[in-house]
Amino acid sequence: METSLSQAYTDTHIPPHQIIPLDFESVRELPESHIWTPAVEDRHHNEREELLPVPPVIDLGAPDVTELVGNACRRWGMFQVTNHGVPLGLVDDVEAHARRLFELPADRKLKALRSPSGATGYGVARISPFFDKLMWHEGFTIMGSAVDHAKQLWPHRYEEFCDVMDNYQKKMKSIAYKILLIALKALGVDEEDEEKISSSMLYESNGALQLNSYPSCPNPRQAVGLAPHTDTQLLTILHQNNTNGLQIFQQGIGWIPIPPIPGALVVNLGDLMHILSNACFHAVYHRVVPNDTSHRFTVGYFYGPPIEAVVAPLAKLPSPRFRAVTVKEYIGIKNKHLEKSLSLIGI
Ligand SMILES: C=C1C[C@]23C[C@H]1CC[C@H]2[C@@]12CCC[C@@](C)(C(=O)O1)[C@H]2[C@@H]3C(=O)O
Ligand SMILES: O=C(O)CCC(=O)C(=O)O
Ligand SMILES: [Fe+2]
Repeated sequence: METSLSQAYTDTHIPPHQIIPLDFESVRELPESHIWTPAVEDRHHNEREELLPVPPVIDLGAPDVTELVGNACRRWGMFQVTNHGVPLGLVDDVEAHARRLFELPADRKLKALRSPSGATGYGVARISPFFDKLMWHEGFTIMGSAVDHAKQLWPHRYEEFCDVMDNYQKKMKSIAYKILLIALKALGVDEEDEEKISSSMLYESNGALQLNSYPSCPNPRQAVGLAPHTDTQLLTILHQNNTNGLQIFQQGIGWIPIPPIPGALVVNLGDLMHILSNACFHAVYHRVVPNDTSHRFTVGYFYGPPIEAVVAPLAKLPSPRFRAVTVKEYIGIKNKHLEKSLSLIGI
């Protein structure tokens, strides 16, 4: 299980110089490589921000949780959850270890650089090659155990990091599964259907953990933290430290900030959920904008079926809009075509 998701990425080869993030500590101004022009409009909030509609915050223990989750998935493709059962101490530990990693000097972090055909380790975001300019961001990707890269960073003290990441992934996997079952129920999947789907893909899962760092930025209006994208897997569970930056795009409204709420986790739907739900639910288009005062850290858990599993619109939903794909095949399409991927498998 550990390596299987990373195997879906071995076909793309990215030269090492395109994987190395900027040494943010060493710069006082935006380098040309990081200036996005024209500066993206409407990125910092307009005065009408209080009037903007926002995705709901859902108490996972609420009696009408299925309806609440279903509505949020149809309307937004995103919501925040409270009462999720993940101990806050564990979330704090993960954040502290992410901070400790990114605060290492650049030459130490490069010891754990992602390899050209690899998926895990330190580096720029996977989607970077699709954009001319670089992002104000550095990431660290874990699939299964983090031990190999952690040893490169801390040859003598890697165990605590690995234990915390393992525990967090276990917790994330179980709440992601719970949320998936609620979402399926909201789609009208009953227990019998569930057995059919689950035998093929849903009880077995695959996950990845992504630590993200967005240092404070000398000229945030001309920089991009993480370029707009949808996530690929079924769903993502995101912890954000107390620093703003995440925004989602809504047709007819524009970019809407998703403020961090202490103790809450952000859930967003990815492309595979869009396919499975036959576009009843939406993969949410989102981005991160930097700021000039504080350092944003986030931890994302990406949850999906094993890479050999076939994903197709649920049989009970009328007129399928997508052809069936294996997870591996879809990741391959996305690695080549990014945003066009969903339309490429449309029927
Ligand atoms: C399991 C995943 C999900 C990945 C790829 C792989 C590990 C890292 C994830 C991210 C994290 C940052 C945004 C994104 C778009 C990226 O560039 O890397 C994500 C991507 C995806 O959702 O496709
Ligand atoms: O850091 C964030 O707020 C968003 C991260 C994200 O979109 C991702 O890791 O896919
Ligand atoms: Fe994302």
